[in-house]
Amino acid sequence: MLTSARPSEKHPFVMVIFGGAGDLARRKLFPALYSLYRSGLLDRRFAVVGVGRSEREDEQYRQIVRESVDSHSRMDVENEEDWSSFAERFHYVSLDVGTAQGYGKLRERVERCERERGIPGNRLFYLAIGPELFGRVSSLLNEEHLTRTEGWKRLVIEKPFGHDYESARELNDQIRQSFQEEEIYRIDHYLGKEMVQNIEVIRFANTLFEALWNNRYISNVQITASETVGVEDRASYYDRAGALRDMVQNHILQMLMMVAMEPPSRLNPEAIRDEKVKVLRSLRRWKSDDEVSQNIVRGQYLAGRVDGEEVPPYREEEGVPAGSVNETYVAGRLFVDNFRWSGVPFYIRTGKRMRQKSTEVVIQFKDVPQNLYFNKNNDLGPNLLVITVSPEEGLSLQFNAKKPGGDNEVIPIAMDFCNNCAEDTPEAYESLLHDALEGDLTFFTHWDEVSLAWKFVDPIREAWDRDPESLTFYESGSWGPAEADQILKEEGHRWHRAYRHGTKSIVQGSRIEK
Ligand SMILES: NC(=O)C1=CN([C@@H]2O[C@H](COP(=O)(O)OP(=O)(O)OC[C@H]3O[C@@H](n4cnc5c(N)ncnc54)[C@H](OP(=O)(O)O)[C@@H]3O)[C@@H](O)[C@H]2O)C=CC1
Ligand SMILES: O=C1O[C@H](COP(=O)(O)O)[C@@H](O)[C@H](O)[C@H]1O
Repeated sequence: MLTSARPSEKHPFVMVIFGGAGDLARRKLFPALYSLYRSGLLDRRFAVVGVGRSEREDEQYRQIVRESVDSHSRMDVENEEDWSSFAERFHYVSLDVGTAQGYGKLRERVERCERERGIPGNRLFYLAIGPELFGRVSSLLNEEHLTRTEGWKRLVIEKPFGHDYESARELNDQIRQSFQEEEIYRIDHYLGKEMVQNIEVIRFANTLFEALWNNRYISNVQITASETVGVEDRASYYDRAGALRDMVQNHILQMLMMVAMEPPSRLNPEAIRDEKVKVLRSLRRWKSDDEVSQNIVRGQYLAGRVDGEEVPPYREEEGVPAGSVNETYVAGRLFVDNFRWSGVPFYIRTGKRMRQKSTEVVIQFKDVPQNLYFNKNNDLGPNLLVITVSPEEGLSLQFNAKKPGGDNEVIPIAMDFCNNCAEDTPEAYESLLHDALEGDLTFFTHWDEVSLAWKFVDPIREAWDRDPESLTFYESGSWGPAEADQILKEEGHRWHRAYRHGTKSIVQGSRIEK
C-alpha cells in the first residue's frame, strides 16, 4: 500500500470468504475490512459472502462480524447507523466446499449481491480454509462457473503454500488451471507489515544508506523473529511443519530478500519480484549433512519461564506426539553469493517460547580501519541500523560520538524513530487486503519466489530427517540454544540484543547503555 507507484483506485467488489467464520476471518479479515471501510478506502458498492459448513442466518453471521470487530479491530464502532450500513453487506452461505454440490447456491448468492448493489462482477475469492482444500476449491470455482464474470476475478490464498517443493508445484499447477498468475494473491503477512514495506523505502529513498549497502561497508546482517508463544492449539499443523517451514521458508526469506535485493528499475510488482527472485537464486544452498550442521541450528523448547509464567516443554504440549523431534527454533548463517553481498553473513533466527517477542533486522556496519579513541572497553561500538518490525515499529541508527565534557571519550548514541509508539498503524492484513482489492501484487508472493524458497529449504529438511540427533534444546524464556551463538562466534560476531524504542514518535537522540 505504502510504496505502490499507482494512484489509489477503488473498485466495487464481492468478496467470498471460504472459511468465513473461522479464526483467521474473525481475528484478521473482519477487523481489516472494517478499518478499510472506516478509512474510506473501500468503494461503497461491496458485499461479503462468508462460506462454511455450519448453518447460519445472515443476521447470526453479522453478529459474529460485530463480535470480531469489537474484540480485534483497531477502530471502535462509534456510530450504530454507520455500523448497520457496513454489516448489512455481509451474507452467509452454508456448504461443504470440498464437493460441487452447493456451489450453485453460492453463485446465485454472489450474483444477487452484484445485482442489488450494482457491482459489475469483480470477485475476490479468499481461501481462509485448511490448505488441503486450496486446490479443490480453486478447481470448483472454475467448474461451477463462479470465475465466469464480466469484471475481474482474484484468488487470495493463505499459507502454507505446499509442504515442500513438489507439493507446492502440484498445488500451483492445479490453481493455474483456474487462475492466471497475475490473478493469484499468495499471502505472506510479513509483507503487509509497515516496517517490512519500509525496508524498500529506507534503502531506495536515501543516499545515506544505499551508498553503504554492500560488502565493503556491511559486516553482517541479523534477522530475528522471536516469539514468546508456544505451539498453542496448532500442534496438528505445527508438529508436521516445524519452524523451518512455518517461518523461514516464507517470512524470514522475504525479509532477507527485501534487505538484499538490487534497486528495481520501477516500483511495479514485476520489477520488484525480478530483483527479489535474483536474491533467492544467489542464496547459497546448504545441501550436504556437513554444510547443514555447520550453518543451520535447530532447537526445541524445554520447560522454563516466559513472561513470569512457568511453561511446559514442547513435548508435553497438547497434541504434540511424545518424543517429537520437530524444531521450534531455527538459526542459520546464510550467504548471498553476488557482487554486492559476497562474504557478508546473513544470520537468521526464529523460535517459539523465546525471551521476548521481537521481529527485527539489524544491519551491522564494518568497524573503522583504526580506533583513534578510547572508551571504557577500549573498543568502539559498531554502527548499527536496527529496523524494528514488531511489536514496536521503527528505526534506530547507532553510532559513536564524543561524550559531552569527557576527555575525548567516545560513547555510543542512537537516533531513534518509532513508527507506532504514539498511534496505531494499519495491520498487515488491512494493507494486504487493500492491495488485493486494488489489484496491486507488489506485496504478494509470486510462484517464482515460493518455488525457490522451497528449493532452499528442502535440502535442509532432508538433512535433518537423516539425522534426528541434530536437534538441540533450549530453555523456554531464553534466546535459544548455545549452538546458535557459536555460528556467529566463528565469524567474530554476536547476536544483538532485541531493541526497544523510546516512547515518542519523533526522532530523538539517546545514549545507549553498553
Ligand atoms: N488463524 C490464523 O491466524 C492464520 C491462519 N492461516 C491459514 O488460514 C487458513 C484458515 O485458518 P483458520 O481460520 O485458523 O482455520 P479455522 O479452522 O479456524 O477456520 C476454517 C473454517 O473453514 C471452515 N471449513 C472447514 N472445512 C470446510 C469445508 N469442507 N467446507 C466449508 N467450510 C469449511 C470451518 O467452518 P465450518 O466448520 O463451519 O465448516 C472453519 O470455520 C489456514 O489455511 C491457515 O493455515 C494463516 C495464517 C494465520
Ligand atoms: O505465519 C506465522 O506467523 C506467526 C507470527 O506472526 P507475527 O505477525 O505474530 O510475527 C507465527 O506465530 C505462526 O506460527 C506462523 O504460522
